[in-house]
Amino acid sequence: MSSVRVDTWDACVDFPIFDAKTRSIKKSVLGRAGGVIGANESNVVVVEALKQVNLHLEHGDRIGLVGHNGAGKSTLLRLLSGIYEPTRGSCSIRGRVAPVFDLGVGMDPEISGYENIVIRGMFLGMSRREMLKKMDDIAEFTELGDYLAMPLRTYSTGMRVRVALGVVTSIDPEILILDEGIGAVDAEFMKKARVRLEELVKRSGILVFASHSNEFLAQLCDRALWIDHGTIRMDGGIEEVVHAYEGPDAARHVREVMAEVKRDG
Ligand SMILES: Nc1ncnc2c1ncn2[C@@H]1O[C@H](COP(=O)(O)OP(=O)(O)OP(=O)(O)O)[C@@H](O)[C@H]1O
Repeated sequence: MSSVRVDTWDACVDFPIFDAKTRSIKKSVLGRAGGVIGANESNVVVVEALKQVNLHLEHGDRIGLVGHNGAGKSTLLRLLSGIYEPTRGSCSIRGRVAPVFDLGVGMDPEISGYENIVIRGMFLGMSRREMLKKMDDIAEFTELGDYLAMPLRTYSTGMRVRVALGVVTSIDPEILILDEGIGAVDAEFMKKARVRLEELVKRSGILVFASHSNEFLAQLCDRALWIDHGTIRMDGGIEEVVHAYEGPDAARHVREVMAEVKRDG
């Protein structure tokens, strides 16, 4: 387990935009939202989503990402998952990664909940046999009963999220990469899911989590990165980073949530 690591060295991710209206983009633009728009050496318009990111994560790191819309958080998660290769610089990932971006990915509406549980688990790197072993536990967690034998297309959105959360929280990743989008279930179920999510985070070696919810960040992470126009603007404790990014009220809220988490053990 101790060899689990993620490193990036001066990693950049550019998205070339071949159909952009070049004439209306005169020079590099730094807007309030989104990454820097520039041009590459072939004069093609590019969005510089990440610029020279140096990040070194090891076993036990629980990192939350904060930052404005289009700052580069999702792009960084995809880089750390090995989904994107850096355009320049390098990235090395040692350990089994479970990227959890869109809870619906890997689900088939025409097959049953049971079958979807197996498929979704395999999508996250588990074997069929491992998933069958976990089936009773996942089925009980979802509280969907006989619905699990019905095709997924007969489920409501919240029922689908229950299936997806059941699978995600039953796997054993070494590196867990979470994007938000896990908030679509009713409050009662979310309470239950949160406990399993916390257990999952404890079992995994490294967690990287992007969220606009400071409450969630404070519950799951102990360090934060402020991503700003594709760069790491600040790296520190959650309270300190949220204070710099959002101000004293948000930081106080983080402190309260962290105290609560500590109290509840
Ligand atoms: N597939 C893509 N093609 C072109 N540009 C992209 C692509 N994905 C992201 N971008 C651009 O990269 C920049 C960073 O986007 P990213 O999705 O990483 O931001 P984010 O911090 O996750 O934002 P949000 O909080 O709004 O989800 C943005 O300017 C976005 O327009």
